[in-house]
Amino acid sequence: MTVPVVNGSSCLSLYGQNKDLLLQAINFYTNVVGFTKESDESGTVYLGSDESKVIIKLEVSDKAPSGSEVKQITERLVSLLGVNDWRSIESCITLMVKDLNQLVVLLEDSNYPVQISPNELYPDEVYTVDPLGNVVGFTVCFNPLTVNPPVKKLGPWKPEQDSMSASTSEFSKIGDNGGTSKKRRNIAVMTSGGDSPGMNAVVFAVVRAAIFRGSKAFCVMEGYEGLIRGSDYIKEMNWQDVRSYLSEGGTNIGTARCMAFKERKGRLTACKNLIESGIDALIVCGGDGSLTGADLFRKEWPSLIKELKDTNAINEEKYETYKHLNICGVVGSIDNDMATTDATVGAYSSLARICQAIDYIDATANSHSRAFVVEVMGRHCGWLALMAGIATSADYILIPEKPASSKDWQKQMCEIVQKHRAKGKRKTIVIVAEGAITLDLKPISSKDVKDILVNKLGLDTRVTVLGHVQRGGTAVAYDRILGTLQGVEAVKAVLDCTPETPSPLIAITENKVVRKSLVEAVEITQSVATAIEERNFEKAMSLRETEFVEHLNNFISMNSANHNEPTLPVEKRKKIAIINIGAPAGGMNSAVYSMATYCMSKGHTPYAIYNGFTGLSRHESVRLMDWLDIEGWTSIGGSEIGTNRATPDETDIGMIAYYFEKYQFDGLILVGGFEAFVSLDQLEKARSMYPAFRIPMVLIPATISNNVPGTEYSLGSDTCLNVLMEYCDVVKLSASATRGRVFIIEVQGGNSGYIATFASLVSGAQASYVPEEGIALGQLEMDISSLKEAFSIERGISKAGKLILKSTNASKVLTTEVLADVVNQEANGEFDAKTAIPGHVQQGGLPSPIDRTRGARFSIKAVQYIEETFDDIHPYRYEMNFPTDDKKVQATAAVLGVESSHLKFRSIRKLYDFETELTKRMPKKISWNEVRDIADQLVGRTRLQK
Ligand SMILES: Nc1ncnc2c1ncn2[C@@H]1O[C@H](COP(=O)(O)OP(=O)(O)OP(=O)(O)O)[C@@H](O)[C@H]1O
Ligand SMILES: O=P(O)(O)OC[C@H]1O[C@](O)(CO)[C@@H](O)[C@@H]1O
Ligand SMILES: [Mg+2]
Repeated sequence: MTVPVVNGSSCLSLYGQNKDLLLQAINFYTNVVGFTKESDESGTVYLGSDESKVIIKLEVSDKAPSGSEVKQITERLVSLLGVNDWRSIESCITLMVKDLNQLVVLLEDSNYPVQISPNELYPDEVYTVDPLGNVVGFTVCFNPLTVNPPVKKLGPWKPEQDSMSASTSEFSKIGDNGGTSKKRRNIAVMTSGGDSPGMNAVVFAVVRAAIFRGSKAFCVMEGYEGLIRGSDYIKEMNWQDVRSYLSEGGTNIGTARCMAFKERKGRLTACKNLIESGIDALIVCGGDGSLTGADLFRKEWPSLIKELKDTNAINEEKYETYKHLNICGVVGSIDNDMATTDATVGAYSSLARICQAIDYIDATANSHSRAFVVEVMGRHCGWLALMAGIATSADYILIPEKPASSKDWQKQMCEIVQKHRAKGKRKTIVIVAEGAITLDLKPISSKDVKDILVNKLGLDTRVTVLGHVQRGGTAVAYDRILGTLQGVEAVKAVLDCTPETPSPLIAITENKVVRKSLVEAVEITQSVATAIEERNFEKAMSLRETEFVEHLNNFISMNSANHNEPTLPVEKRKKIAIINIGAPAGGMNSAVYSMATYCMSKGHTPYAIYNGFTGLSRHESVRLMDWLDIEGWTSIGGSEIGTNRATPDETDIGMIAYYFEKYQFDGLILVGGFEAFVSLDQLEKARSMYPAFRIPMVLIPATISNNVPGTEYSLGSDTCLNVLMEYCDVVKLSASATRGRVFIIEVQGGNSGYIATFASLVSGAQASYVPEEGIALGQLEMDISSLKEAFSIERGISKAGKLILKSTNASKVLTTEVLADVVNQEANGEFDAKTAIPGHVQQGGLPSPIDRTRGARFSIKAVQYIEETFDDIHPYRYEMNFPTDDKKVQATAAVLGVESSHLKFRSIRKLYDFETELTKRMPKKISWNEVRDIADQLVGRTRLQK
């Protein structure tokens, strides 16, 4: 063999940073495959075969995939090659070849057991594990990760074309094992039970994640009904089929309540249809009923399939292939009644509709001084009624989980309503869950409630039954995120499943998407229903999520504020100061309202410090909080007590200490963003100087930027995300109508790309640029070339509007306008780019229900923390030697944050000193990197790694 002049594309290059691996590879390809070997003066080795004319160049090079690229490749390999643990793939080398087919033929002819797996999403790639166990990727592209999969691979879009399978047919002879292998599955998704906003996001994510991982995606239309009807009801889906799903309400693949599936006969037919369609993994998205059905189907599967074999409905081979049902549950329901998950997909969208309606009703109720009975959905569950009660500070709620005798609920409701009225409240809102019952399980209707309010209190009362309005409309940001992340996780789960793995249910705990056991979730859910039937309400409540019980207790406390005997003995009652710091954020008012009313119910005295530290140091802006004054604050945006960015050091910390001393505050709760974080640090440090600050101090993070260290979630970011998402939906609509247009949307968030990342996930943007990554020219070039390809393919046929989201601080040079100019120039008249800048609209108007209810929960936790830690610091209040290094004392100045699946109080000292990038005003670690990856994967964007 003569060593050729190497010019990248004419030969096959094997890069690797690991010399040993390369040596092993050289040995393998020379000794096993039979290539000849030559080296040049630089030590670069060339391998090749005269017959095949394939040349391999091996060099130790930095161009090898980076660590995260290797991870990406190997994760792909997990599904392609069925390697169970990607960490077992020590390294992956990528070979660039000119002609993939030629290489495949060569390797196949080598008579050695080289297993070749095509990548369905990237038909220009194949993978092998060579006999040495090395994973080797072959690609015709320079860098396998720079391929833009959907656009590049799909070819001209035609509505009826199954472009994914068309584009992979080239490799159908390699590695094709009929779709039944554990490595490449035929994954079907279905929606069942009542539709819920966000189900479309689940379907979108399942379809794209399945295709991305090299599997085929199918949809079962019309829920279990479609499973029983089979054939056309089980449809293969391609990448483009689900394009617009994210922003659409309901479920586009249909749902049903199917009686036939409750019968064994129906399930037997369903079993046969699944097998006939070649489905080997089923993801069911539905409520408690649907997942009970799924669990039953799982349990019965062995007997169903055996019956099919025994009756010759299927042959032995099929029996062997489909012996184990690979099923996974994703909870989609507005009711939020499934055990072991904090939220079901759709519940928060429904809650948003309810709160919006009650906000409207509030105005008319107040005008006429009327009472309104609002009936909300929830056949067996009071979650919607309870959360709406908190989010709108309703006077009374009736839910199935906490029934009372007819006499008791009537008496209690009248007492509370009367007390609220006596304090001057002009309106009354009572929320009744559809499934509300008395102790003896008799339904309580909204009319029953109205009659009591009219007859016993003489109130002018109206009833509003919200009905299906609650289930309609598009999904709120939370449900799009939850649906998407859970859909992706469900695909990963079914790909990971072995016959021994228990069927998973994809759940969320606090902020973390997790896999739980489907069987267990169904069992607990059923035992709640049984306990209610048996009138064992205590047991039913104990089986409920702890968060539900916490919310209920909070509602009861806030509701009895300032008109019942406070629950704490006099000596335990505290004076608690409340302050807002930083820019306004949704949920600030709800937080202040909740902590104040909770304080009142306990016997603490809540003080508001108006207008931040500036207000305090300049104007002694301390006011006692009055129940009637703050009534209704939960539903208001902005900050009623005023907020600004000044920290104690920037105003007059001595003066602040003076006023703290003067009012003898026992505790402080700050609600705000990064400036509040800095303020807390300053106050903690000043404790040695000023005894007035030797009190428990808690920060509740509230900022749309979500950049407070110690938490993955800040109040206000959900409100912001929803406003931005709605804005993006509208702009996308305009872009779609215009056809050839991309909007560059400028997003706030300081140096944090959180909002831009999540907004891009929920709006299906083509790309997002964030400060953490900047805008690399190479990335921009790739993104523009994707746009060019997409527009050239889609022009006139489809109506895909394109969005690019850019954080204001993503680049100093590439401003939003410059980006649009660059895109316009590159587009060369083929399409155009416009800018859209939502600006301060992103701070939000009405706070979202999530920010309202989380505001309430966090605030009450903060007050409780002050109660609990007061004794840890109080002994040092006037001590000469203040123990500045005492960890327990330090912990009394804390940030309340969400970390993964936990709510935690973290000491400001630790966070500020070790976990903060001060110059950037950012936490050192961000929690949402994976979301960026998912957002990109699901729109087919390839991101350059730094
Ligand atoms: N015990 C069961 N056995 C078999 N299938 C069931 C069972 N329970 C429910 N299903 C199936 O699931 C479908 C949906 O159930 P259901 O009507 O209870 O709604 P859901 O999934 O709980 O949703 P939601 O309550 O949010 O509307 C039923 O129509 C039936 O096909
Ligand atoms: O739309 P349908 O079938 O009448 O169902 C209404 C029921 O569905 C649910 O909304 C759940 O989706 C229940 O809360 C409600 O009782
Ligand atoms: Mg249900």
